[in-house]
Amino acid sequence: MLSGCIGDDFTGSSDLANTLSKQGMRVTQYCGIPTTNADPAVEAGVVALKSRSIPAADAIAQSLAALDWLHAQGCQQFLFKYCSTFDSTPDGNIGPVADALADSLGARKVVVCPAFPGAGRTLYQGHLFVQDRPLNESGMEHHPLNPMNDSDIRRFLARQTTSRVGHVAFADVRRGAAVIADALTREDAMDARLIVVDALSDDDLMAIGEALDGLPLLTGGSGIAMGLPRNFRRKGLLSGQGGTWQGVSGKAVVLSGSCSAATRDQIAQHRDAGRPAREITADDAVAGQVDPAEVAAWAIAQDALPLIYSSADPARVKAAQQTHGRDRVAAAIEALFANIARAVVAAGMARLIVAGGETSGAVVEGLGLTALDIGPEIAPGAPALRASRPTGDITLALKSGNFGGPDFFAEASTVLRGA
Ligand SMILES: Nc1ncnc2c1ncn2[C@@H]1O[C@H](COP(=O)(O)OP(=O)(O)OP(=O)(O)O)[C@@H](O)[C@H]1O
Ligand SMILES: O=C(O)[C@@H](O)C(=O)CO
Repeated sequence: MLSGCIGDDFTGSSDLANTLSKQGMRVTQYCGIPTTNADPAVEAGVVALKSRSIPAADAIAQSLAALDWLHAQGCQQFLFKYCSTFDSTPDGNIGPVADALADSLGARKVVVCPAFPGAGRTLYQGHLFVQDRPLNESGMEHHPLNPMNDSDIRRFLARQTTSRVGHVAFADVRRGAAVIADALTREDAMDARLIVVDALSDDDLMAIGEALDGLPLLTGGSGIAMGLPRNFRRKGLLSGQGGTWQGVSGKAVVLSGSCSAATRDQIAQHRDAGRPAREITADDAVAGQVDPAEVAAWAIAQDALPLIYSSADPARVKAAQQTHGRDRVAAAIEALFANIARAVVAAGMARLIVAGGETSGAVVEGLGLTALDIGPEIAPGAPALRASRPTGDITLALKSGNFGGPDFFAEASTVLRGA
């Protein structure tokens, strides 16, 4: 294994796995920290954690344990993947985890670059944009778990870290890999360890990737990985053999706990197309009034693609959180989706489309999946996945909240079936 990656949620990890796979690496996504060694054919291993919204001390402990395992697999370079909208709170977890990984590796010049231009996330003068809006006006200010109220990533990160935060601005980035490498050395000489790097396009990310060749640790969204496979290829370290992903033909279901704007549009499109949809309210989830087996029976009885969702608009989310408490309602809904996932698979569903990072983590953990093979891309940042199971393989799409076009659910259902 050459590239050792730690993702702070499950959808983000599949986004990163997709990028590395498209750039020609043989990738496996691990669900949590594996207890056995990796297949020696794997060139990039992505350990998916559910550490984005947990206490910082727990996120650090899990990330360091993942780092140990990746180290033991022989990795030469390590990548900490977080969200392209920098989802975190002033207490963490991005800064504390990046600091802990850097301490453990003795790493300096640690790049911080959430940019993902393919999904509309760009970083300019240290400020993060989603399409044409600054992060704090993009809808992310309403996120149920980590409302993002500051687009200045340098300022926001400085609240999470004891390290000095540096910056390589676009004026340097546009001049290519050698200038970027010099700028990182300049920031390092000024004692900045975490260095925010601007990026507006895939070309910028390729140049940044080239400048990062040989550095032990980098952090960012999936975009920061774009230029890395080329560094390994230049040294003749890649086999050039792709994976062996195949679709499955069983029935499909959509599970959505994501309250992001793109997911709510996808739900509206699904309903407008007259496809079956079943809403689970926060009140019913908290009261334990939903029977997963009954919901699964409803889903399996549908002819068209069924959708089971708790997704709600910001006003309803806020009301539910005020009534029940934010963590309690999230925990109840995630536990319910884990149980529904078990019930739908037991009922014979073989293709699962899951919307939302926390929701995906709950579903994958609920199903006890340990590793996922990476298949074709469904939409930018969202690949098809396949999990081996003794009782029959399943295919999955783990969609980040704000990814995918309006008809993502139907498109994913087709791709998961394969050729
Ligand atoms: N109706 C609701 N009321 C309150 N909270 C909800 C409701 N529905 C879902 N949630 C919670 O909101 C959170 C949504 O997070 P999740 O990561 O699944 O989606 P997302 O933030 O859109 O996705 P991503 O992190 O990939 O961008 C989950 O913890 C979920 O349990
Ligand atoms: O980077 C992103 O936007 C996604 O991969 C993600 O992490 C959303 O949960």
